[in-house]
Amino acid sequence: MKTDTDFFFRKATLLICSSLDIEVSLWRCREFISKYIPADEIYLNIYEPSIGGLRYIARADEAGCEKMEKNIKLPSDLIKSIESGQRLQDYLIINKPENDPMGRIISSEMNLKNTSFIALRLRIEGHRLGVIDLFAQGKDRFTSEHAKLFSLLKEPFAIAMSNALKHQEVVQLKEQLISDNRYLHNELISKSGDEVIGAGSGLKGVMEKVGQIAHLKNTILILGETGAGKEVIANAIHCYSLRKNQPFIKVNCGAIPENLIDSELFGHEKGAFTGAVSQKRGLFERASKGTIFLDEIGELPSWAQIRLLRVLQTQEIERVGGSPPIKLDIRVIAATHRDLNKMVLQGDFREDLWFRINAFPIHIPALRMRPNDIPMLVEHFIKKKSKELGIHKIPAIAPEALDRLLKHHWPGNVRELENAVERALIQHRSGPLFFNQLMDYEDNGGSAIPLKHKLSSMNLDEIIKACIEQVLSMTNGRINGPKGAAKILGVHPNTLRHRMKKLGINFGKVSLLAILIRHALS
Ligand SMILES: Nc1ncnc2c1ncn2[C@@H]1O[C@H](COP(=O)(O)OP(=O)(O)OP(=O)(O)O)[C@@H](O)[C@H]1O
Repeated sequence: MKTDTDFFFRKATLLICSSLDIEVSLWRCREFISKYIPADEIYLNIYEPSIGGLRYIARADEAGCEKMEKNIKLPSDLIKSIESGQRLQDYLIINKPENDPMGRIISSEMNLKNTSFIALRLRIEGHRLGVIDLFAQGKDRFTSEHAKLFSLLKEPFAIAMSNALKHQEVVQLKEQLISDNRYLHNELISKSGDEVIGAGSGLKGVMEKVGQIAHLKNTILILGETGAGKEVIANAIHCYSLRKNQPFIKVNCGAIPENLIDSELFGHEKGAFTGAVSQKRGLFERASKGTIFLDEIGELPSWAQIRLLRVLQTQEIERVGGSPPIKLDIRVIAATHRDLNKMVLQGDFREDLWFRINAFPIHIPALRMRPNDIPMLVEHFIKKKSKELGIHKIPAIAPEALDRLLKHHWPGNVRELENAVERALIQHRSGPLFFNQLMDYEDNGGSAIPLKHKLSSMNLDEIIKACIEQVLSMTNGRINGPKGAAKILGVHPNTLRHRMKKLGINFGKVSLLAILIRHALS
C-alpha cells in the first residue's frame, strides 16, 4: 500500500510539536510512525565537543518515555569525521551495527543487541543540533524507503528540539535566578543586620509599633535623624511580615537623578526615549508581592510626588512609553530625616501625599536620647567589623573609652558610631580601642572630619575632590535638599553628581564609609 506522505508528515509533525518536553514528543511520534516504519525505540542525542562524544538526553519506547543523561565518548577518528562533516548525510541506515564504527559503539553502550537503526541528523540554518536514532529489533530492518519517509521529519524534529532545548535552558535559568535571588535576599538581610540592637531598651517603643503593624499592608512612615536606623527598622518590618520571602527593594529617592526618577521607579518600554534600547522593569515592579522602601522621600520633586500619590491610590503603575496599567501588590514603607510637616507648610511637600503616608508614623529616637544602647551597639559593631576585617581575636575597649562614647553627642547617630568602631579597629587591630578620632571630630566642632591634605602638593582636581568628599562627609553622603552637599557647594545636584562621577567619587553609604576611613587615616 502506498503511503500518503502528506498525511504522514502532517500528523507526525503535529505530534512532534505537541509538547515542550522532547521525550513526550518522541513518545507520541514513535507510536504513530511505528505504523509505517519499524520503530521499537527512539533516542535523541547531541554532539558535545566538551565531552568528546555524544550526550543522549531523551528516549521513548512503547512503554513510555524519559529524560536521560548518558554520555558516550567517541574515538578521535570518529570525532574528526563528525567535525569535518564527513558524516553529514541527512540520514544513515545502519542495518548491521557491528560493521559500522559508530554503530558498534552506540549499540554496545546502549546495550542494544541484534538491532538495526536509522540515524537522522538535525540541523537548523546549517547548525548541527543533534541526532535522532530510531532503533528496531533484528538485523536489516530498514530500507531506504523507510529512511526517506523518516527523514521527512528532520525539520519538525529540529525545530521541536531547538525549542525544547531553549525551553529547558529558560527553566534552568529561572530556577537558578530564583535560588540566586533567595540567596542574595538572605545575604542582604544579614548584611543590613537582621538584628535590631536596642530592641529591648532604647527602641522598645519602636519595636512594639513594628509588632502591631508588620503583618498588615498599611503604608508606614519612618522618621528619624540620619543614621538613626530607619532602614534597619524598615528591614525588620519586612522580615516580621508575611512578605518576608518576597523582595525588599530599597530606593534612595534623593540619589536618583531627576530625569531618571520615572523610569527607575516605574520602568520603561523599549524606545520610550533615546537610550531605552530594551524594556525595563522599574523598582515598583521588582518589589512585586514584597516591600518597597522609599528612603529620603522628602527629596522627591513635586511632580514625582504627584506620580507617587497616584500609584499609592490606584495600586497601579504604567511604564514610561505607555504600557497598560500593571496591578501592584506592594507594601510601601517611606522614610525621611526631614520635618515633612514643616515642608508641607512651606509648600515643599504635597499635603495629600503627606496625609497618605503619615497614617502610621514610627519615630526612631536619636542615639543621644538612648545612651543605654551604646555599649550593646559598640559590642555588636566590634564583633561585626572584626569579622569583616579578618580580626580573629576580638579587641578590648580601653577603660576610659566607653565613657567618652557615652558623652559624645552623636550627630551622625548609629552610623557614626559604626564608623567610629571601624576606624578604631583599623588603627588598633589588636586593641585596646580608644576612639581617639572621636576627639578630633569633637575638636573640630562636630563638623565631620578635618581636611588635613597639604594643598601645595595637590592639583586642582585633587583639591576639588577632597573638598567634595569633605562636604559629603559633613552631610553624611546627602546630595539633595537644603542640608545637602549640592546646596552647601552652591551647585545643582545633577552638576555635583556629574562632577563626582568624573572625579571617581562614588555614591552611597559604602563609599561614604570609604571616604570617612580615607580621611581618618590621612
Ligand atoms: N538598632 C540597630 N541595630 C543594629 N545596627 C543598627 C541599628 N541602627 C542602625 N544600625 C546600623 O547603622 C547604620 C545606619 O543605619 P540606617 O542605614 O538604618 O540609618 P538610616 O536612618 O536609614 O540612615 P539615613 O537617614 O542616612 O538613610 C547601618 O549600618 C545599620 O546597620
